[in-house]
Amino acid sequence: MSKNNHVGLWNACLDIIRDNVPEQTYKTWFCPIVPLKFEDDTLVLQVPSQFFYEFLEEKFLDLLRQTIHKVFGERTKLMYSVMVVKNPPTAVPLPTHSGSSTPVSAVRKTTTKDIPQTPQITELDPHLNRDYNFETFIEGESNKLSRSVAEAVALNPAKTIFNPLFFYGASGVGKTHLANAIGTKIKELYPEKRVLYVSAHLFQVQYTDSVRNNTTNDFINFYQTIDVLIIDDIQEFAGVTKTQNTFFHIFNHLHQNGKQLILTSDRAPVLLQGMEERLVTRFKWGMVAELEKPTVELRKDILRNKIRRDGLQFPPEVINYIAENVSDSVRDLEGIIISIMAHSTIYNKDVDLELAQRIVRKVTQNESKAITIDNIINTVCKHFDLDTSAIHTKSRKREVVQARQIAMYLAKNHTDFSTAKIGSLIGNKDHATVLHACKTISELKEVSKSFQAELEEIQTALKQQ
Ligand SMILES: Nc1ncnc2c1ncn2[C@@H]1O[C@H](COP(=O)(O)OP(=O)(O)OP(=O)(O)O)[C@@H](O)[C@H]1O
Repeated sequence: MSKNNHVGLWNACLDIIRDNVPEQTYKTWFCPIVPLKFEDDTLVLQVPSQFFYEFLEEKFLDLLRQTIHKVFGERTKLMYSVMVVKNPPTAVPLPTHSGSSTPVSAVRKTTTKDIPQTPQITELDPHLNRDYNFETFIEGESNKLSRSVAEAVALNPAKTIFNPLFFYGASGVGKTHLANAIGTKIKELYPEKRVLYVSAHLFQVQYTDSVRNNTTNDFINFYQTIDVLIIDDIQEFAGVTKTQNTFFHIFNHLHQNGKQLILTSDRAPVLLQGMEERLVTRFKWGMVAELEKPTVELRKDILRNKIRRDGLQFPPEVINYIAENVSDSVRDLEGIIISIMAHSTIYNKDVDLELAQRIVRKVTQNESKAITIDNIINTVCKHFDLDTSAIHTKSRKREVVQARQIAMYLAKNHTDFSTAKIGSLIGNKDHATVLHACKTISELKEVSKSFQAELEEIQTALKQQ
Protein backbone atom coordinates (compact mmCIF):
# COMPACT_ATOMS: atom_id res chain seq x y z
CA MET A 1 0.00 0.00 0.00
CA SER A 2 1.47 3.39 -0.92
CA LYS A 3 2.20 5.85 1.83
CA ASN A 4 -0.87 7.95 1.19
CA ASN A 5 -3.15 5.17 0.19
CA HIS A 6 -5.00 5.41 3.48
CA VAL A 7 -6.39 8.75 2.26
CA GLY A 8 -7.86 7.05 -0.83
CA LEU A 9 -9.26 4.25 1.32
CA TRP A 10 -10.75 6.72 3.75
CA ASN A 11 -12.40 8.50 0.80
CA ALA A 12 -13.92 5.15 -0.17
CA CYS A 13 -15.25 4.88 3.40
CA LEU A 14 -16.72 8.36 3.08
CA ASP A 15 -18.58 7.34 -0.09
CA ILE A 16 -20.22 4.47 1.79
CA ILE A 17 -20.99 6.59 4.83
CA ARG A 18 -22.51 9.31 2.67
CA ASP A 19 -24.98 6.80 1.27
CA ASN A 20 -26.00 5.75 4.75
CA VAL A 21 -26.54 8.99 6.65
CA PRO A 22 -28.44 12.20 5.86
CA GLU A 23 -26.42 14.86 4.05
CA GLN A 24 -26.42 17.23 7.04
CA THR A 25 -25.06 14.52 9.33
CA TYR A 26 -22.42 13.64 6.78
CA LYS A 27 -21.26 17.25 6.52
CA THR A 28 -21.26 17.87 10.25
CA TRP A 29 -19.70 14.70 11.58
CA PHE A 30 -17.69 13.08 8.77
CA CYS A 31 -16.31 15.87 6.55
CA PRO A 32 -14.17 17.35 9.38
CA ILE A 33 -12.39 14.00 10.00
CA VAL A 34 -8.81 13.77 8.74
CA PRO A 35 -7.26 10.32 8.15
CA LEU A 36 -3.79 10.70 9.70
CA LYS A 37 -2.21 7.30 9.11
CA PHE A 38 -2.75 3.59 8.69
CA GLU A 39 -0.06 1.45 10.26
CA ASP A 40 0.03 -1.99 11.90
CA ASP A 41 -3.63 -2.53 11.10
CA THR A 42 -4.52 0.65 12.93
CA LEU A 43 -6.25 3.58 11.30
CA VAL A 44 -5.75 6.92 13.08
CA LEU A 45 -8.46 9.51 12.48
CA GLN A 46 -8.03 13.08 13.59
CA VAL A 47 -11.19 14.69 15.02
CA PRO A 48 -11.59 18.36 16.01
CA SER A 49 -12.52 17.91 19.67
CA GLN A 50 -13.20 15.56 22.56
CA PHE A 51 -16.89 16.33 22.20
CA PHE A 52 -16.72 15.36 18.53
CA TYR A 53 -15.00 12.08 19.38
CA GLU A 54 -17.54 11.20 22.06
CA PHE A 55 -20.44 12.00 19.75
CA LEU A 56 -19.01 9.88 16.92
CA GLU A 57 -18.46 6.95 19.24
CA GLU A 58 -21.92 7.19 20.69
CA LYS A 59 -23.91 7.68 17.53
CA PHE A 60 -21.95 6.24 14.64
CA LEU A 61 -19.69 3.55 16.03
CA ASP A 62 -21.39 0.65 14.22
CA LEU A 63 -21.46 2.43 10.89
CA LEU A 64 -17.80 3.46 11.23
CA ARG A 65 -16.66 0.02 12.30
CA GLN A 66 -18.50 -1.82 9.53
CA THR A 67 -17.32 0.59 6.86
CA ILE A 68 -13.71 0.55 7.98
CA HIS A 69 -13.68 -3.24 8.21
CA LYS A 70 -15.09 -3.46 4.71
CA VAL A 71 -12.64 -1.02 3.14
CA PHE A 72 -9.45 -1.40 5.24
CA GLY A 73 -9.90 -5.03 6.23
CA GLU A 74 -11.51 -7.03 9.04
CA ARG A 75 -8.57 -6.71 11.45
CA THR A 76 -8.41 -2.93 11.33
CA LYS A 77 -8.42 -1.12 14.66
CA LEU A 78 -9.43 2.51 14.98
CA MET A 79 -7.68 5.20 16.99
CA TYR A 80 -8.70 8.82 17.33
CA SER A 81 -6.42 11.78 17.63
CA VAL A 82 -8.16 14.73 19.24
CA MET A 83 -6.93 18.17 18.24
CA VAL A 84 -6.42 20.32 21.29
CA VAL A 85 -6.87 24.02 20.56
CA LYS A 86 -3.79 25.24 22.32
CA ASN A 87 -0.43 26.66 21.52
CA PRO A 88 1.43 24.62 20.34
CA PRO A 89 -1.22 22.23 19.02
CA THR A 90 -1.04 18.72 20.38
CA ALA A 91 -2.86 15.56 19.53
CA VAL A 92 -4.20 13.17 22.12
CA PRO A 93 -4.60 9.62 20.83
CA LEU A 94 -7.71 7.83 22.05
CA PRO A 95 -8.60 4.26 21.23
CA THR A 96 -12.06 3.61 19.91
CA HIS A 97 -14.28 1.41 22.02
CA SER A 98 -14.24 -1.02 19.14
CA GLY A 99 -10.48 -1.19 19.02
CA SER A 100 -9.73 -1.56 22.68
CA SER A 101 -11.45 -2.47 25.86
CA THR A 102 -9.68 0.36 27.70
CA PRO A 103 -12.32 2.66 29.15
CA VAL A 104 -11.79 6.19 27.93
CA SER A 105 -12.15 8.82 30.58
CA ALA A 106 -10.97 12.36 30.16
CA VAL A 107 -11.25 13.37 33.79
CA ARG A 108 -9.46 11.35 36.43
CA LYS A 109 -11.36 11.07 39.66
CA THR A 110 -9.63 11.36 42.99
CA THR A 111 -10.21 8.46 45.34
CA THR A 112 -9.43 8.08 48.98
CA LYS A 113 -6.68 5.64 48.00
CA ASP A 114 -4.75 8.58 46.53
CA ILE A 115 -3.76 9.78 49.98
CA PRO A 116 -0.34 8.41 50.84
CA GLN A 117 -0.39 6.51 54.12
CA THR A 118 2.81 8.18 55.30
CA PRO A 119 3.76 11.82 55.16
CA GLN A 120 6.65 11.17 52.77
CA ILE A 121 6.98 13.84 50.11
CA THR A 122 6.19 11.94 46.95
CA GLU A 123 5.17 12.98 43.44
CA LEU A 124 1.62 14.18 43.62
CA ASP A 125 -1.11 14.10 41.00
CA PRO A 126 -2.72 17.53 41.36
CA HIS A 127 -6.09 16.23 40.12
CA LEU A 128 -6.56 19.31 38.01
CA ASN A 129 -8.81 19.40 35.00
CA ARG A 130 -6.31 20.67 32.42
CA ASP A 131 -9.12 21.78 30.10
CA TYR A 132 -10.01 24.37 32.71
CA ASN A 133 -7.20 26.83 32.03
CA PHE A 134 -6.84 30.58 31.49
CA GLU A 135 -6.81 30.19 27.70
CA THR A 136 -10.26 28.59 27.73
CA PHE A 137 -11.67 30.92 30.39
CA ILE A 138 -13.42 33.74 28.56
CA GLU A 139 -13.28 37.14 30.17
CA GLY A 140 -16.23 39.50 30.53
CA GLU A 141 -17.46 42.23 32.88
CA SER A 142 -18.87 39.68 35.33
CA ASN A 143 -15.58 37.87 35.94
CA LYS A 144 -12.91 40.45 35.12
CA LEU A 145 -11.82 41.10 38.69
CA SER A 146 -11.80 37.44 39.68
CA ARG A 147 -9.81 36.52 36.62
CA SER A 148 -7.14 39.16 37.15
CA VAL A 149 -6.73 38.21 40.81
CA ALA A 150 -6.51 34.56 39.74
CA GLU A 151 -3.75 35.40 37.28
CA ALA A 152 -1.84 37.34 39.90
CA VAL A 153 -1.99 34.37 42.27
CA ALA A 154 -0.97 31.96 39.52
CA LEU A 155 2.13 34.05 38.75
CA ASN A 156 3.15 34.41 42.40
CA PRO A 157 1.49 31.80 44.56
CA ALA A 158 1.36 32.79 48.25
CA LYS A 159 3.38 35.93 47.47
CA THR A 160 0.40 38.23 46.94
CA ILE A 161 -2.04 39.56 49.51
CA PHE A 162 -4.70 37.32 47.96
CA ASN A 163 -4.23 34.45 50.38
CA PRO A 164 -6.58 32.76 50.87
CA LEU A 165 -8.30 33.49 47.60
CA PHE A 166 -12.01 32.89 48.03
CA PHE A 167 -14.26 32.75 44.94
CA TYR A 168 -17.99 32.69 45.32
CA GLY A 169 -20.96 32.81 42.98
CA ALA A 170 -23.97 30.92 41.70
CA SER A 171 -23.78 27.50 40.10
CA GLY A 172 -22.09 27.29 36.70
CA VAL A 173 -20.46 30.73 36.68
CA GLY A 174 -16.92 29.35 36.39
CA LYS A 175 -15.56 29.01 39.94
CA THR A 176 -14.22 25.50 39.45
CA HIS A 177 -12.82 26.44 36.06
CA LEU A 178 -10.95 29.46 37.41
CA ALA A 179 -9.63 27.63 40.47
CA ASN A 180 -8.31 24.87 38.20
CA ALA A 181 -6.80 27.44 35.84
CA ILE A 182 -4.72 28.81 38.71
CA GLY A 183 -3.49 25.35 39.61
CA THR A 184 -2.69 24.48 36.00
CA LYS A 185 -0.74 27.71 35.47
CA ILE A 186 1.20 27.22 38.70
CA LYS A 187 2.17 23.71 37.62
CA GLU A 188 3.38 25.12 34.29
CA LEU A 189 5.44 27.88 35.90
CA TYR A 190 6.58 26.01 39.01
CA PRO A 191 6.48 22.26 38.22
CA GLU A 192 8.08 21.42 41.57
CA LYS A 193 5.19 22.90 43.56
CA ARG A 194 2.77 20.47 45.14
CA VAL A 195 -0.59 21.59 43.87
CA LEU A 196 -3.76 19.75 44.86
CA TYR A 197 -7.35 20.26 43.75
CA VAL A 198 -9.92 18.53 45.92
CA SER A 199 -13.65 18.97 46.34
CA ALA A 200 -14.83 19.72 49.86
CA HIS A 201 -16.97 16.62 49.64
CA LEU A 202 -14.00 14.38 48.88
CA PHE A 203 -11.94 16.04 51.61
CA GLN A 204 -14.70 15.18 54.03
CA VAL A 205 -14.93 11.57 52.83
CA GLN A 206 -11.15 11.18 53.13
CA TYR A 207 -11.23 12.64 56.61
CA THR A 208 -14.05 10.33 57.73
CA ASP A 209 -12.17 7.34 56.31
CA SER A 210 -9.04 8.40 58.16
CA VAL A 211 -10.97 8.52 61.44
CA ARG A 212 -12.39 5.07 60.79
CA ASN A 213 -8.95 3.69 59.93
CA ASN A 214 -7.15 5.50 62.71
CA THR A 215 -4.95 7.39 60.21
CA THR A 216 -6.02 10.96 60.90
CA ASN A 217 -2.43 12.00 61.60
CA ASP A 218 -1.37 10.77 58.17
CA PHE A 219 -4.30 12.62 56.66
CA ILE A 220 -3.30 15.89 58.32
CA ASN A 221 0.40 15.40 57.59
CA PHE A 222 -0.35 14.76 53.95
CA TYR A 223 -2.36 17.94 53.55
CA GLN A 224 0.32 19.90 55.36
CA THR A 225 2.81 19.01 52.60
CA ILE A 226 0.78 20.85 49.94
CA ASP A 227 2.05 24.14 48.47
CA VAL A 228 -1.16 25.17 46.72
CA LEU A 229 -4.37 23.72 48.12
CA ILE A 230 -7.57 24.25 46.12
CA ILE A 231 -10.80 23.24 47.86
CA ASP A 232 -13.95 23.43 45.75
CA ASP A 233 -17.45 23.99 47.16
CA ILE A 234 -16.30 24.76 50.69
CA GLN A 235 -19.96 25.38 51.68
CA GLU A 236 -20.15 21.57 51.94
CA PHE A 237 -18.31 21.84 55.26
CA ALA A 238 -21.33 23.54 56.83
CA GLY A 239 -22.51 21.63 59.85
CA VAL A 240 -19.68 19.09 59.89
CA THR A 241 -17.77 20.26 62.91
CA LYS A 242 -15.00 17.68 63.05
CA THR A 243 -14.05 18.14 59.41
CA GLN A 244 -14.07 21.91 59.99
CA ASN A 245 -11.78 21.50 63.00
CA THR A 246 -9.30 19.45 61.05
CA PHE A 247 -9.42 21.81 58.11
CA PHE A 248 -8.85 24.71 60.52
CA HIS A 249 -5.52 23.18 61.61
CA ILE A 250 -4.47 22.43 58.05
CA PHE A 251 -5.43 25.94 56.97
CA ASN A 252 -3.39 27.53 59.77
CA HIS A 253 -0.36 25.37 59.11
CA LEU A 254 -0.35 26.10 55.37
CA HIS A 255 -1.03 29.81 55.76
CA GLN A 256 1.67 30.25 58.40
CA ASN A 257 4.17 28.40 56.22
CA GLY A 258 3.60 30.61 53.20
CA LYS A 259 1.44 28.22 51.19
CA GLN A 260 -1.41 29.29 48.93
CA LEU A 261 -5.05 28.44 49.64
CA ILE A 262 -7.79 28.78 47.04
CA LEU A 263 -11.39 28.16 48.05
CA THR A 264 -14.66 28.27 46.17
CA SER A 265 -18.18 28.50 47.52
CA ASP A 266 -21.72 29.04 46.32
CA ARG A 267 -22.09 31.98 48.72
CA ALA A 268 -20.06 34.71 50.40
CA PRO A 269 -18.25 33.80 53.66
CA VAL A 270 -20.70 35.79 55.81
CA LEU A 271 -23.58 33.71 54.49
CA LEU A 272 -21.97 30.38 55.31
CA GLN A 273 -24.35 29.20 57.99
CA GLY A 274 -23.13 26.24 60.01
CA MET A 275 -19.48 27.25 59.49
CA GLU A 276 -17.36 28.03 62.55
CA GLU A 277 -16.76 31.74 63.01
CA ARG A 278 -12.97 31.29 63.24
CA LEU A 279 -13.00 29.70 59.78
CA VAL A 280 -15.29 32.34 58.29
CA THR A 281 -12.90 35.00 59.66
CA ARG A 282 -9.96 33.28 57.99
CA PHE A 283 -11.79 33.01 54.68
CA LYS A 284 -11.94 36.81 54.69
CA TRP A 285 -8.25 37.31 55.45
CA GLY A 286 -7.15 37.45 51.83
CA MET A 287 -9.34 38.22 48.86
CA VAL A 288 -13.02 37.45 48.50
CA ALA A 289 -14.06 37.77 44.86
CA GLU A 290 -17.49 37.24 43.39
CA LEU A 291 -18.07 35.62 40.01
CA GLU A 292 -21.27 37.21 38.84
CA LYS A 293 -23.76 35.71 36.42
CA PRO A 294 -22.43 36.12 32.87
CA THR A 295 -23.64 39.10 30.87
CA VAL A 296 -25.21 38.51 27.47
CA GLU A 297 -21.99 39.57 25.70
CA LEU A 298 -19.95 37.12 27.73
CA ARG A 299 -22.48 34.38 27.02
CA LYS A 300 -22.10 35.03 23.28
CA ASP A 301 -18.31 34.93 23.53
CA ILE A 302 -18.39 31.70 25.52
CA LEU A 303 -20.77 30.09 23.02
CA ARG A 304 -18.68 31.14 20.00
CA ASN A 305 -15.54 29.87 21.64
CA LYS A 306 -17.07 26.57 22.70
CA ILE A 307 -18.58 25.93 19.27
CA ARG A 308 -15.28 26.69 17.56
CA ARG A 309 -13.34 24.48 19.94
CA ASP A 310 -15.79 21.62 19.43
CA GLY A 311 -15.28 21.89 15.68
CA LEU A 312 -18.93 22.80 15.09
CA GLN A 313 -20.70 25.56 13.18
CA PHE A 314 -23.76 27.52 14.34
CA PRO A 315 -25.29 30.45 12.44
CA PRO A 316 -24.81 33.79 14.30
CA GLU A 317 -28.56 34.25 14.88
CA VAL A 318 -28.66 30.92 16.71
CA ILE A 319 -25.79 31.96 18.96
CA ASN A 320 -27.48 35.29 19.69
CA TYR A 321 -30.79 33.60 20.45
CA ILE A 322 -29.26 31.12 22.89
CA ALA A 323 -27.20 33.79 24.64
CA GLU A 324 -30.21 36.06 25.00
CA ASN A 325 -32.51 33.37 26.34
CA VAL A 326 -30.34 31.16 28.53
CA SER A 327 -29.05 33.45 31.15
CA ASP A 328 -27.83 31.98 34.38
CA SER A 329 -25.25 29.29 34.05
CA VAL A 330 -22.54 28.59 31.51
CA ARG A 331 -23.15 24.92 32.15
CA ASP A 332 -26.68 25.38 30.73
CA LEU A 333 -25.23 26.97 27.59
CA GLU A 334 -22.99 23.95 27.10
CA GLY A 335 -25.92 21.57 27.61
CA ILE A 336 -27.92 23.40 24.97
CA ILE A 337 -25.15 23.09 22.39
CA ILE A 338 -25.04 19.32 22.96
CA SER A 339 -28.82 19.09 22.77
CA ILE A 340 -28.99 21.07 19.54
CA MET A 341 -26.30 18.93 17.93
CA ALA A 342 -28.06 15.73 19.01
CA HIS A 343 -31.42 16.92 17.64
CA SER A 344 -29.91 18.17 14.43
CA THR A 345 -28.25 14.80 13.86
CA ILE A 346 -31.04 12.49 14.95
CA TYR A 347 -33.82 14.37 13.13
CA ASN A 348 -31.61 15.37 10.20
CA LYS A 349 -32.31 19.06 10.63
CA ASP A 350 -30.07 22.03 9.98
CA VAL A 351 -28.95 23.95 13.05
CA ASP A 352 -31.27 26.90 12.61
CA LEU A 353 -33.20 29.39 14.69
CA GLU A 354 -36.33 27.26 14.78
CA LEU A 355 -34.47 24.25 16.19
CA ALA A 356 -32.66 26.44 18.74
CA GLN A 357 -35.95 28.01 19.86
CA ARG A 358 -37.55 24.60 20.33
CA ILE A 359 -34.68 23.27 22.41
CA VAL A 360 -34.17 26.37 24.50
CA ARG A 361 -37.91 26.47 25.26
CA LYS A 362 -37.85 22.83 26.31
CA VAL A 363 -34.83 23.25 28.54
CA THR A 364 -36.03 26.43 30.22
CA GLN A 365 -39.54 25.04 30.80
CA ASN A 366 -38.22 21.85 32.34
CA GLU A 367 -35.96 23.71 34.64
CA SER A 368 -37.51 23.40 38.04
CA LYS A 369 -35.49 25.54 40.35
CA ALA A 370 -33.67 23.69 43.11
CA ILE A 371 -35.11 24.46 46.52
CA THR A 372 -32.57 25.77 49.02
CA ILE A 373 -32.69 25.97 52.80
CA ASP A 374 -32.78 29.76 52.47
CA ASN A 375 -35.91 29.51 50.24
CA ILE A 376 -37.52 27.27 52.84
CA ILE A 377 -36.75 29.55 55.78
CA ASN A 378 -37.96 32.62 53.85
CA THR A 379 -41.21 30.96 52.77
CA VAL A 380 -42.04 29.51 56.18
CA CYS A 381 -41.28 32.77 57.99
CA LYS A 382 -43.33 34.77 55.51
CA HIS A 383 -46.24 32.40 56.05
CA PHE A 384 -46.10 32.83 59.85
CA ASP A 385 -45.22 36.51 59.60
CA LEU A 386 -41.97 35.94 61.46
CA ASP A 387 -38.59 37.53 61.02
CA THR A 388 -36.21 34.95 59.44
CA SER A 389 -33.74 35.46 62.28
CA ALA A 390 -36.34 34.06 64.73
CA ILE A 391 -35.73 30.58 63.32
CA HIS A 392 -32.12 30.69 64.45
CA THR A 393 -32.83 31.91 68.00
CA LYS A 394 -33.34 29.68 71.01
CA SER A 395 -36.95 30.87 71.30
CA ARG A 396 -39.40 28.26 72.61
CA LYS A 397 -42.44 30.32 71.60
CA ARG A 398 -45.00 27.97 70.09
CA GLU A 399 -45.16 29.65 66.68
CA VAL A 400 -41.36 29.85 66.37
CA VAL A 401 -40.96 26.19 67.36
CA GLN A 402 -43.56 25.14 64.84
CA ALA A 403 -42.08 27.27 62.04
CA ARG A 404 -38.67 25.77 62.78
CA GLN A 405 -40.09 22.24 62.75
CA ILE A 406 -41.88 22.82 59.45
CA ALA A 407 -38.72 24.26 57.93
CA MET A 408 -36.78 21.15 59.03
CA TYR A 409 -39.49 18.86 57.66
CA LEU A 410 -39.49 20.66 54.29
CA ALA A 411 -35.70 20.64 54.15
CA LYS A 412 -35.70 16.88 54.73
CA ASN A 413 -38.27 16.37 51.96
CA HIS A 414 -37.06 18.88 49.36
CA THR A 415 -33.27 18.95 49.69
CA ASP A 416 -30.50 16.36 49.78
CA PHE A 417 -28.99 17.57 53.05
CA SER A 418 -28.42 15.15 55.93
CA THR A 419 -30.39 15.66 59.13
CA ALA A 420 -27.18 16.83 60.83
CA LYS A 421 -26.65 19.48 58.20
CA ILE A 422 -30.28 20.57 58.23
CA GLY A 423 -30.02 20.99 62.00
CA SER A 424 -26.92 23.08 61.71
CA LEU A 425 -28.49 25.31 59.07
CA ILE A 426 -31.85 25.71 60.78
CA GLY A 427 -31.47 26.97 64.34
CA ASN A 428 -28.11 25.27 64.94
CA LYS A 429 -29.77 22.13 66.31
CA ASP A 430 -28.56 18.54 66.31
CA HIS A 431 -29.79 15.76 64.05
CA ALA A 432 -32.03 14.24 66.76
CA THR A 433 -33.98 17.52 66.91
CA VAL A 434 -34.47 17.39 63.15
CA LEU A 435 -35.71 13.79 63.29
CA HIS A 436 -38.08 14.72 66.10
CA ALA A 437 -39.36 17.71 64.06
CA CYS A 438 -39.99 15.53 60.99
CA LYS A 439 -41.87 12.99 63.09
CA THR A 440 -43.98 15.67 64.80
CA ILE A 441 -44.95 17.33 61.51
CA SER A 442 -45.78 13.99 59.83
CA GLU A 443 -48.01 13.05 62.75
CA LEU A 444 -49.73 16.45 62.85
CA LYS A 445 -50.38 16.18 59.14
CA GLU A 446 -52.10 12.85 59.68
CA VAL A 447 -54.43 14.03 62.43
CA SER A 448 -55.25 17.59 61.35
CA LYS A 449 -56.82 18.41 58.01
CA SER A 450 -56.35 22.14 58.57
CA PHE A 451 -52.68 21.66 59.37
CA GLN A 452 -52.30 19.54 56.25
CA ALA A 453 -53.88 22.32 54.16
CA GLU A 454 -51.57 24.90 55.75
CA LEU A 455 -48.53 22.77 54.97
CA GLU A 456 -49.63 22.39 51.38
CA GLU A 457 -50.07 26.13 51.08
CA ILE A 458 -46.49 26.63 52.28
CA GLN A 459 -45.17 24.02 49.84
CA THR A 460 -46.99 25.65 46.92
CA ALA A 461 -45.50 29.02 47.85
CA LEU A 462 -42.08 27.38 48.10
CA LYS A 463 -42.29 25.96 44.58
CA GLN A 464 -43.37 29.32 43.20
CA GLN A 465 -40.32 31.11 44.62
N1 LIG B 1 -15.90 32.46 31.61
C1 LIG B 1 -15.97 31.20 31.15
N2 LIG B 1 -15.33 30.87 30.01
C2 LIG B 1 -15.40 29.61 29.51
N3 LIG B 1 -16.08 28.62 30.09
C3 LIG B 1 -16.72 28.89 31.24
C4 LIG B 1 -16.71 30.19 31.82
N4 LIG B 1 -17.44 30.15 32.94
C5 LIG B 1 -17.89 28.89 33.07
N5 LIG B 1 -17.46 28.13 32.04
C6 LIG B 1 -17.75 26.70 31.79
O1 LIG B 1 -19.02 26.42 32.37
C7 LIG B 1 -19.02 25.15 32.99
C8 LIG B 1 -19.40 25.32 34.46
O2 LIG B 1 -18.34 26.04 35.11
P1 LIG B 1 -17.81 25.66 36.57
O3 LIG B 1 -17.92 24.19 36.82
O4 LIG B 1 -16.48 26.26 36.75
O5 LIG B 1 -18.91 26.41 37.43
P2 LIG B 1 -19.01 26.56 39.01
O6 LIG B 1 -19.21 28.01 39.27
O7 LIG B 1 -17.87 25.90 39.69
O8 LIG B 1 -20.36 25.78 39.28
P3 LIG B 1 -20.78 24.87 40.56
O9 LIG B 1 -20.87 25.78 41.74
O10 LIG B 1 -22.13 24.33 40.16
O11 LIG B 1 -19.73 23.81 40.71
C9 LIG B 1 -17.63 24.58 32.80
O12 LIG B 1 -17.63 23.72 31.70
C10 LIG B 1 -16.77 25.81 32.51
O13 LIG B 1 -15.68 25.49 31.68
